[in-house]
Amino acid sequence: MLLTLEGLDGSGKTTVWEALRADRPDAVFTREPTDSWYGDAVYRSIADDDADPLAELFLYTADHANHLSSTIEPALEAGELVVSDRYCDSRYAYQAATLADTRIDRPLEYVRGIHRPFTREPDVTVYLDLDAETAADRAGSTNKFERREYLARVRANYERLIESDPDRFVRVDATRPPAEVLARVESIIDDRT
Ligand SMILES: Nc1ncnc2c1ncn2[C@@H]1O[C@H](COP(=O)(O)OP(=O)(O)OP(=O)(O)O)[C@@H](O)[C@H]1O
Ligand SMILES: Cc1cn([C@H]2C[C@H](O)[C@@H](COP(=O)(O)O)O2)c(=O)[nH]c1=O
Repeated sequence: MLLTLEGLDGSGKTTVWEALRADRPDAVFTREPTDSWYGDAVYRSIADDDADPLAELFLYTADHANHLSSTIEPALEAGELVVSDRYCDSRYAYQAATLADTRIDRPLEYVRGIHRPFTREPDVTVYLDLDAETAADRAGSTNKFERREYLARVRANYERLIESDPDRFVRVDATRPPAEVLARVESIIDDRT
């Protein structure tokens, strides 16, 4: 089973992912951007305030393609529970926001369309729901994505994704204390495995 953790920067994904990893030694824990050289290229782009948004989309997508073939698909074929901190929905929500002011029409549909022929959809996606202001405060605004106005647009894109696929997404209130958020995610996994 493939479970993904999604949400704005600062919503608590990594906090949950690390706690789950400590509790479930048999599962496979992975993340995007990955720690491969493709992921290194993505992080170079994140650090560049002037990066071309279309080029950046394809860097993230290359990292995802390699993540699928090197980690996700082999683990799923071996019957493992796979937990990924960010996955394709991050691209749909974030890159649709960065592409909004370009010549690309309907960027969310465009980014989804690029993935459709090759990606493997998650079985369940936990969405850690947090307002953009709290998210930017928690994340510390250390990169170009962690700004309140941008995160508000990303959040609106996540809402569109949830609306289009309500059976896959499970919304968790990320304003609750960390132990409560973790307990909720644990119960979602227990219900589905
Ligand atoms: N439920 C929570 N309530 C309050 N603070 C939290 C909660 N969960 C995490 N935090 C704090 O918020 C900050 C960001 O958490 P974390 O790194 O887990 O978020 P993230 O979603 O992985 O962010 P990013 O996408 O930027 O990596 C950390 O300081 C963390 O301790
Ligand atoms: C996978 C992915 C990530 N991003 C953005 C979101 C964050 O601001 C950074 C790095 O992610 P992290 O979880 O904070 O380490 O990259 C993105 O815009 N698109 C994506 O597909």
